[in-house]
Amino acid sequence: MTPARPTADASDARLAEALAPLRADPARSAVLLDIDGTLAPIVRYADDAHVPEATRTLLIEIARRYAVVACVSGRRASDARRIVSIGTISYLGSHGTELLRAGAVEPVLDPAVRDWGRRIQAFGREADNAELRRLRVRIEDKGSIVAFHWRGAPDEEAARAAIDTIAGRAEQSGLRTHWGRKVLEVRPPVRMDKGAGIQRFLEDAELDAAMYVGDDVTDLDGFRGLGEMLAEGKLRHALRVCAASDEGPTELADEADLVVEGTDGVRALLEALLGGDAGDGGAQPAG
Ligand SMILES: O=P(O)(O)OC[C@H]1O[C@H](O[C@H]2O[C@H](CO)[C@@H](O)[C@H](O)[C@H]2O)[C@H](O)[C@@H](O)[C@@H]1O
Repeated sequence: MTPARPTADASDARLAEALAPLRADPARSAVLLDIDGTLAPIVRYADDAHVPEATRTLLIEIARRYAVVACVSGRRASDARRIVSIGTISYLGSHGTELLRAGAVEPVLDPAVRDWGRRIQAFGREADNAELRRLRVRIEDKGSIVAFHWRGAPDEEAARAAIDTIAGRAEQSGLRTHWGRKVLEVRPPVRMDKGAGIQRFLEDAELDAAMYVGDDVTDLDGFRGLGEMLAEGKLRHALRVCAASDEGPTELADEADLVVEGTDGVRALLEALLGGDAGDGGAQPAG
C-alpha cells in the first residue's frame, strides 16, 4: 500500500521545482509514463481501461514539445498504444521487452524473451481449469507473459488463494512470478524489467533530464533505471514520481522524488510540465 507521504499540504511550488530541469530544456528531456494506475484509472476489467481525454490532450501537447515521450507498460506494446491512442509517442510494452517506436507498425521484441511465448502460453492453458473459471479468475495472454487477475472476482480471497497455487507451480517449473495490483504475472526466467527497457530505449538519445511516473511494483524498476543513468552520468537530472494509491507498494513512495495522488495527480503534473496550473492534484513533497 502506498502510504500517504508526510502529508504536508499539496505544494505546487515543490511540483514546479521538481519539474524545473525538464521544463528548462524540453529538447533534451524525456517524459516516461506508466499506463494503468498512472494515466488510466484502475478499473475492474483490464479491457475497459482508458486514458481520460483531458490527459490525452496534455500528452499530445507534451509530445510536441519534449524530445522523448513514451509509455512504459506491463501490457503488450500494441495494447498500450490502443489504450493511449497517440501515434506520435513510443510504447515500451511487456515491462520494457517490446519497443514500438512512434510511427512504427510492429514492435521490436527483446531477443531474450522471443522464444518463450509458446512455453508461457502453454502454462496459461494448463492453469486454466473449471475451478479457476468458477472463481472468475481472468487470464490475460500477453505473448511472453501470462497474467492471472482476481480483481472483482465474487470471492477475491478464494481467487487469490487459487492464484497462489498457480504461482507455486510456475516457480517449480522454472518460470518467474511477479505480483502487481490484484494480478499475478508468470514470466520467462529472463530479465524483464522496465528499467532495462528504458535504458535500451534511451541509449542513443542525448538527454539532460528524464522523468518517470508510475504506481506499482514494476515501476520500481523504472525508478532504478533512471537512477543508474544518473549515476553513470548519462543524465544530469532524474525525476521519479509515484502516483499513490491505497494498493500501491510503500517502497514506491519511499523511493520517489515526488508523490502525487493517483491519476488526477498525474494529470496535474502533466499540466505543470506544460507550464499550466497544477490545480489541486495533490502533489506532496517526497522525503
Ligand atoms: O505497467 P502498467 O501499464 O501499469 O500495467 C500494469 C498492468 O495493468 C493492467 O492490470 C491492472 O489494471 C487493470 C485495469 O485497470 C486492473 O483491472 C488490474 O487489476 C490491474 O492489475 C494489465 O491488465 C496488466 O497486463 C498490466 O501488467
